[in-house]
Amino acid sequence: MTHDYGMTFPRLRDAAGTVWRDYTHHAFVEGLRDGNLPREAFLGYLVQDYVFLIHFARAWALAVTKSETLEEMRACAATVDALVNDEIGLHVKTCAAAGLSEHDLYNAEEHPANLAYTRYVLDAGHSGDFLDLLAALAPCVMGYGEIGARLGPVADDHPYADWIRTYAGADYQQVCRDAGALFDGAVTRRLGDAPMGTPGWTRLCQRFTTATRLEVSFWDMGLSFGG
Ligand SMILES: Cc1ncc(C[n+]2csc(CCO)c2C)c(N)n1
Repeated sequence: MTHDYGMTFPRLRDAAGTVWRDYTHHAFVEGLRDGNLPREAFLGYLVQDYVFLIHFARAWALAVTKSETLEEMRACAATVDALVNDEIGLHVKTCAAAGLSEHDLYNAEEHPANLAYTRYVLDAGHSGDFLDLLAALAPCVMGYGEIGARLGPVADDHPYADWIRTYAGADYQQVCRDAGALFDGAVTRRLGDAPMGTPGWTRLCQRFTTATRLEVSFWDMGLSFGG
């Protein structure tokens, strides 16, 4: 499947092997698709995901400081803005309808799977460079893009219509194409026109694959809230 998310992403996805499908076709995702995902699983996931987005915003802010060009800075700063001012709104709205305040969300105790994933990404950035960080961020951005494109469009009465439409929509698909272009440009700048086979490339593949495994664990965590 290709959605024009650039050249780098499909190469890393193919290098990740079966774990990519484990992530994008996880039982939690299939439950979202057919509407049979228990509501408690979805809400438990959303509460954790609220905290996840806060740490992801921190990781994109770290990418601002690791940027080497103004163009990279602008793209990463725009993502921080979108995360803290827009994306998180879906979580707040859906949880408010279930009686959870934003205070509850902000103070939710992080599940170990959540903690492992976000701190792994932050450490990829702290211990590495801009590319290490982007490789750890990419499965999140592109994976939800692929999932959204596969699950949408949906009928108004679908129980998870809001969630699916967020990621299936034209705006989010454009975010993925922009992220793909950012990633391609960053790779060319640092690893050249033939990045595959360079030592830096092997490291990117490892970062990407590990972050993808952590996405699988995040869905597992979501199902565990289903009772
Ligand atoms: C576990 C988990 N993985 C991915 C996303 C999707 N997502 C997280 S941040 C962001 C914007 C750019 O980084 C997007 C699309 C999520 N919400 N939760």
